[in-house]
Amino acid sequence: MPVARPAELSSPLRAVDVPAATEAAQAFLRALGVDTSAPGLERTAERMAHAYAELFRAEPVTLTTFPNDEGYDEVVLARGIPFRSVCEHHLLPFMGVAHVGYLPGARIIGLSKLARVVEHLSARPQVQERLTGQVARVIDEELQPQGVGVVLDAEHLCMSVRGVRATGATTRTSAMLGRMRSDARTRAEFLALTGAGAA
Ligand SMILES: Nc1nc2c(ncn2[C@@H]2O[C@H](COP(=O)(O)OP(=O)(O)OP(=O)(O)O)[C@@H](O)[C@H]2O)c(=O)[nH]1
Ligand SMILES: [Zn+2]
Repeated sequence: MPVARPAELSSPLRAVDVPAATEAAQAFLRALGVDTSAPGLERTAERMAHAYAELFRAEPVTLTTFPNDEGYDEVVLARGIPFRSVCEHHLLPFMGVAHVGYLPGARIIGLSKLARVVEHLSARPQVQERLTGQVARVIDEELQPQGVGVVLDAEHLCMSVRGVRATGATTRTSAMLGRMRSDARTRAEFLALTGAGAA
């Protein structure tokens, strides 16, 4: 039976207007003192518009699930999923890896879908904490497993190339739902499998 799609899988962004974004980027660059007619920069504003449009382009995702016929009752973990998103404060990228796991109930999910959820929810202005929670909630709603665990480890360019310039510093966030949250053994097993260490 089809399950209602979680609201979070609908992108909050409106359609991209590339000409308007290009014009705005042109004005933005000029205001920053950049000569946009200099050789090599004539098309920079347009490239900026396309680059951000690409960062915000969310591919539709359908979370295919299958009956758990084997009765598999251990943690399933997709580890080291590379992702990139954009911080909503500075519109600079943050990127790293996601570890997404669940403890199956009646159904299992196509493994690629765990990475697709991360990719989909990354394609909007984000903060890492919200992205982490959204990934966990979408999988929980769609699959209704016994538990979900998500760990994100990311470098924020707004923190490494500007501002405090803490180059190499990474931020780790986690979201645990169901038995991954309430059952210490399951939680510890999940964290051990991710390599994120004990809780
Ligand atoms: N919690 C959280 N903070 C973030 C994330 N991405 C960026 N930030 C932070 O958002 C904060 C915005 O702080 P502000 O003081 O308004 O901005 P700012 O003057 O540019 O701050 P600095 O980066 O310290 O120079 C900064 O501390 C960023 O490091 C995120 O995903 N989660
Ligand atoms: Zn930022």
